[in-house]
Amino acid sequence: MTDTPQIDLSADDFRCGYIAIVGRPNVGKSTLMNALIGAKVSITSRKAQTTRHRITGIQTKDQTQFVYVDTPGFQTKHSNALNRTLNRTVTTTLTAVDVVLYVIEAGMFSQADILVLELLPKNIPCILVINKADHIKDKAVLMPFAAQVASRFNFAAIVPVSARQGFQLESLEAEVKKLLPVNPPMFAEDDITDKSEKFLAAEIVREKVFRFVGDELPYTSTVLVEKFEQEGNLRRVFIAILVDRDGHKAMLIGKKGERLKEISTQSRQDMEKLFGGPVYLEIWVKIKSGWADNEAGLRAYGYE
Ligand SMILES: Nc1nc2c(ncn2[C@@H]2O[C@H](COP(=O)(O)OP(=O)(O)OP(=O)(O)O)[C@@H](O)[C@H]2O)c(=O)[nH]1
Repeated sequence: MTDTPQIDLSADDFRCGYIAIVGRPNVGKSTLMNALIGAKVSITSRKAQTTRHRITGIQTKDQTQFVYVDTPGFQTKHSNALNRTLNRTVTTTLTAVDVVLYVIEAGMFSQADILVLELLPKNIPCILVINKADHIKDKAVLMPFAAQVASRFNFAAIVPVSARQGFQLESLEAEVKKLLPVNPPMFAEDDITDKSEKFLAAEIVREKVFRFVGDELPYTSTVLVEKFEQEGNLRRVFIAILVDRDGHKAMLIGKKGERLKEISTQSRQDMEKLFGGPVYLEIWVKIKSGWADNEAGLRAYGYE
């Protein structure tokens, strides 16, 4: 058997595809994704945003590119929010991926898990991932538990793992790999990953800005990290959103500053999750009229 560490991106048998990680809150989805992609935690780059998915992580190894994507709707903390509209979003997202990882907690199968299970697509391979297997001392009890859950859905594979301890993650990856289509890689190995935290901070804010005011705000607006400091585990991030006009500024700030507050809060929460520590975030909206046409101005902002 040949097992070269070198990745040949042009190999004929290269596999690449989208993977969604779904499950009720608290089953360990984020922990699992972080464990699967290792240190290469990453979010979308400008290029990746042009795809129909929000990419949360990419791992390129073993002649395979695993592209993990977000599934809005499943992220909700409240199961009652899984209403019909939301279900439609979920269903659409899930039919556009190649593999779904349905995550549950070892020894626990609740109504909330069933709600998510009912949304699983029938025409796409779904893997039953039984996380937190480290909680179960007697692994023999996992078998009947797995069988009970598997009787409700036709899973392509069943893999008990411990995201926290890194137990059986290779087995899970091997199962995923088998189900991914033979495709050349969509992204260069380091296209999305290995970005600096400063870059990622700007990407997070950019994403929130577009989520909240996407269609209304012209593309000329931009997000700049003016200062990024780290002191121990704490990051202090100072960001300026540059817009062309007063009207755009008002749009971003919203009534009584509500919109900007929401953008800030959500951005900070995402950064804390991504960087694994507390974040102090300040966002200012500034008018820099004509900045995009002004070469000297661009240089000052590092856009050489
Ligand atoms: N013992 C154990 N705990 C785990 C494991 N994986 C995750 N956890 C813990 O479970 C809790 C929830 O993990 P998250 O990764 O935040 O879960 P999530 O599904 O992303 O949660 P939401 O963001 O609320 O949907 C955290 O306290 C984790 O440390 C595991 O394999 N074993």
